[in-house]
Amino acid sequence: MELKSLIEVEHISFGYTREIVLSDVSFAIGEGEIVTLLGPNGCGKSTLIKIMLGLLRPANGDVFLNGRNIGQIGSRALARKIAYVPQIHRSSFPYTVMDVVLMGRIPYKPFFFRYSKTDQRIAGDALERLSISHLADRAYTEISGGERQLTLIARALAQGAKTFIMDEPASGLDYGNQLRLLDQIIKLSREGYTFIKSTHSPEHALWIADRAILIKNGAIAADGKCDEIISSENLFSLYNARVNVLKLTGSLRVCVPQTICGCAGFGHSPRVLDDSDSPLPCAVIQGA
Ligand SMILES: Nc1ncnc2c1ncn2[C@@H]1O[C@H](COP(=O)(O)OP(=O)(O)OP(=O)(O)O)[C@@H](O)[C@H]1O
Repeated sequence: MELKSLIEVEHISFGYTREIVLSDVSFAIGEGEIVTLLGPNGCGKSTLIKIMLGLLRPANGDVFLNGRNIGQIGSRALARKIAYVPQIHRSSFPYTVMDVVLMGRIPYKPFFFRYSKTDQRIAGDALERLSISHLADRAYTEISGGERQLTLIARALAQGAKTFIMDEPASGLDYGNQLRLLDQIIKLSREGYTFIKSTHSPEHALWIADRAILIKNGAIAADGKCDEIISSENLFSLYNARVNVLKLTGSLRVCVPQTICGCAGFGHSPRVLDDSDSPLPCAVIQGA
């Protein structure tokens, strides 16, 4: 089924200086999609995200939200449509976690305002959804990087926008919180939310995303279904790392390095496990 285009990125080129960072980048995102941007450090993911949010102006090209050029949408109106979870966020003022989450309600407020009971309830629900209600009264400057990341995701939820653009949202989260975040993304996507997120974990894309856009040297190297384009060849081309993409029973895929420190990795020769493989309790491997 053809998805209705929500965001269209058309022929974007950009450079901070004369050096080109993004070159003729085009794609469209459908409503309800989970799209992952993958690519090596410095390839231009954050820059592309900032252009999609209207925070940077491209040298060439345009970004459209529901057919309207985002340059013509006011920041408050845009914030009701798109929530941004940045890669790193510091605050020098010791707002409480609850204050930071309540800031998500500002796009709905007049110039002078007080938060209403409804705002408090929405912010409280967002904290609860991310399992961080216990942090509500803590100073944002005095919680861990991972807790700050969860707070920003709660703020994005409180913002009420149905599209999330997230720059490496799992970075800094412990393993359990990474999995809970992926779980939340899936649940929200089933409720009609759209996600565009960058990550350095191809597995996170394989586990939850519908689609991946691979970026190399500021240009799109591949764009398609994760199962089809997150392959050994493409990962080698992106990261110069030899990795096998293995399919476990069911549809789950995992990435396994071919070698670690010169030792042959498990993924070197995919095969069906037998009893002698007991240290690897991970079911039947079918080969990618
Ligand atoms: N404010 C800036 N001024 C000048 N150059 C910048 C600026 N921000 C980023 N760059 C450069 O633009 C290029 C793309 O950076 P960007 O942050 O978009 O990459 P990225 O793919 O998000 O990287 P990472 O995965 O490491 O976060 C890099 O070469 C970077 O050094």
